Amino acid sequence: MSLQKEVVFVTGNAKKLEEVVAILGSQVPFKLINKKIDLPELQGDVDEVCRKKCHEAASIVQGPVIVEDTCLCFKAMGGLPGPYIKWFLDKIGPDGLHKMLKGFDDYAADAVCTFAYSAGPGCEVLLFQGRTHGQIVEPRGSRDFGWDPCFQPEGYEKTYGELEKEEKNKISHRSKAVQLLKEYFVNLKS
Ligand SMILES: O=c1[nH]c(=O)c2ncn([C@@H]3O[C@H](COP(=O)(O)OP(=O)(O)OP(=O)(O)O)[C@@H](O)[C@H]3O)c2[nH]1
Ligand SMILES: [Mg+2]
Repeated sequence: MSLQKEVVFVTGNAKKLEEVVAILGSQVPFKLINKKIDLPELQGDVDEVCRKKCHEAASIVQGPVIVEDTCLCFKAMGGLPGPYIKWFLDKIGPDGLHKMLKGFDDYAADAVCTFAYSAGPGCEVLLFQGRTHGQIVEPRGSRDFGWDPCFQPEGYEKTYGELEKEEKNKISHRSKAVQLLKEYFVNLKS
């Protein structure tokens, strides 16, 4: 694969894009272009949501695309809200997410990031997933990005919202998934 291969990252979320660009750094075997489109998300488990999002993106872009879907899965709720976290967050915010779990008294959660890549319309969709285990806590720290202030990764005393951006990007669900995506493209090249 040529170093100049262009892949379009279709996302309506500027914060995601910012993190992906920071994590990827300059040593990437493709050129990432962003298209800001809020794709329709059909219901299903995260793999299904991602595959459908990716098909939709490839048919709009008519070329190689990456999409990403982020889930926040509460153990006490059998993995929900999962891919529907955006709507919960919009309505009740990070404080509400913590309150939701009070009745269960189990605050364990997984942050899951799934990238889907397709070389173009009609092509196979490949998935790359990263997962970080943690706890849902009373919000602390920056409210810059989604549920960051109420997610405390395992082994840390700070929430994602309190960690420096570089620290979050070293251990996050997103960085693990980006790493797999990067490895795929590096291996394609060699
Ligand atoms: O605190 C956070 N730390 C993160 O690391 C993170 N990653 C995503 N999110 C939020 O979780 C929902 C996912 O929904 P989502 O994957 O459909 O994203 P989206 O609709 O905003 O963008 P996209 O689908 O156009 O790419 C949205 O509310 C995002 O803002 C995060 N919040
Ligand atoms: Mg979305």
